[in-house]
Amino acid sequence: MNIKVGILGATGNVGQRFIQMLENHPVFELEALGASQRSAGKTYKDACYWYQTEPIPEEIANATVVSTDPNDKAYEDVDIVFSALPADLAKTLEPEFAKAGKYVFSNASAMRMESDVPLIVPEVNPEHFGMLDVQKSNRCSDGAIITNPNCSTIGAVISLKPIMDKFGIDLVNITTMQAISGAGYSGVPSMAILDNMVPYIGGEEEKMQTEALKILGSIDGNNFKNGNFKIGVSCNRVPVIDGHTESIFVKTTEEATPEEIAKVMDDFDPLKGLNLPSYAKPIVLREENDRPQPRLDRNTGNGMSIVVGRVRKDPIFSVKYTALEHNTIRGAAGASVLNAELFVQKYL
Ligand SMILES: NC(=O)C1=CN([C@@H]2O[C@H](COP(=O)(O)OP(=O)(O)OC[C@H]3O[C@@H](n4cnc5c(N)ncnc54)[C@H](OP(=O)(O)O)[C@@H]3O)[C@@H](O)[C@H]2O)C=CC1
Ligand SMILES: N[C@@H](CC(=O)OP(=O)(O)O)C(=O)O
Repeated sequence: MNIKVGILGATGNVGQRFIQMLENHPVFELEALGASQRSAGKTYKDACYWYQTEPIPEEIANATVVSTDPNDKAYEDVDIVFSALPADLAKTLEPEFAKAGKYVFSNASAMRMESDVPLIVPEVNPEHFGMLDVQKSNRCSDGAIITNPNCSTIGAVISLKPIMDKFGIDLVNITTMQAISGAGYSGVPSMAILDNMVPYIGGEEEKMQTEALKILGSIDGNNFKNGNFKIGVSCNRVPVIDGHTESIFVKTTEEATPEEIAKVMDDFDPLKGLNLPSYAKPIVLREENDRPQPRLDRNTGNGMSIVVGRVRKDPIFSVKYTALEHNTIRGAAGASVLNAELFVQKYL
């Protein structure tokens, strides 16, 4: 089965990652490259400043960029759009695409916490796709919006899920060290970040705290119900190009040794049998004392695995460990594409 798809924000940092994830995809056929009026009408290679190390796929380089108007003819045969739009635009445009009958798989933060919009990590809460019927009925639309979380939230919830399922979780405390690509190409000036770190990322701590509780929660009737634990987060920007590192402290409900925690993380592989094209083992454990590191480990599982190391006892919490995710692959475009692959296989 081939499904025609489009990208909104195709010329941006995350849009480029979408193009890479969708190149030679066995199910999704890329049909529409949407961007601003500055870019629409130009060839992709002229409209976009390509930041990736691999060249622009040939068939994309000379394709014409279109607008992000859902009535644009380019979207006529498209069933799914992947959104890498700035959040303020996503807030108005994503509902318009859903209204036009499209399934919108969004990276943007705008709709994540809406009461009828699922915020999904396929390995963690696929049952939240169940909320789509409620959303369609609330919004009288044939299409729907499905979001994936903030890049730092993803690494946290994937690593917490097997611990929660086996031992329960009471408290979580996280300190992040986030790459500059998370803020976009011109988001952090080099003068601000070289020879430096910045102990603030606007809105990030609040997003991680609320999103983690939604994802690790359940569905109660027509509502989402938050997970039953407390979480506090502290976010920092560090001079790394790609790869968010997190230092995670967990107090479990039942006692657990670091070895037991490491084992449940290593065994965690819930979608293994489905053969989803972008799926990789969700957690890859490293035994060395000095791993994971962003430069060495971010491409593990083609950038789709969370790399966990230094699982050890903590005298205040139960256990602490370090987790790393590729923020623009697993934390953004890859997360959306995997959501769509699971949706098409199991829920469409
Ligand atoms: N899941 C996650 O945690 C992550 C999410 N993100 C989110 O993904 C989104 C994109 O981020 P990023 O790729 O870094 O951003 P960029 O600034 O690199 O790209 C923005 C894209 O949106 C397009 N765009 C801008 N203005 C308009 C407009 N008025 N109308 C139509 N299109 C427009 C741009 O087109 P043009 O080139 O023509 O200007 C470009 O394609 C953001 O919402 C960001 O927060 C990002 C990283 C990780
Ligand atoms: N704020 C994240 C990236 C991002 O865009 O997150 P969100 O999609 O939640 O706005 C970072 O800077 O690393």
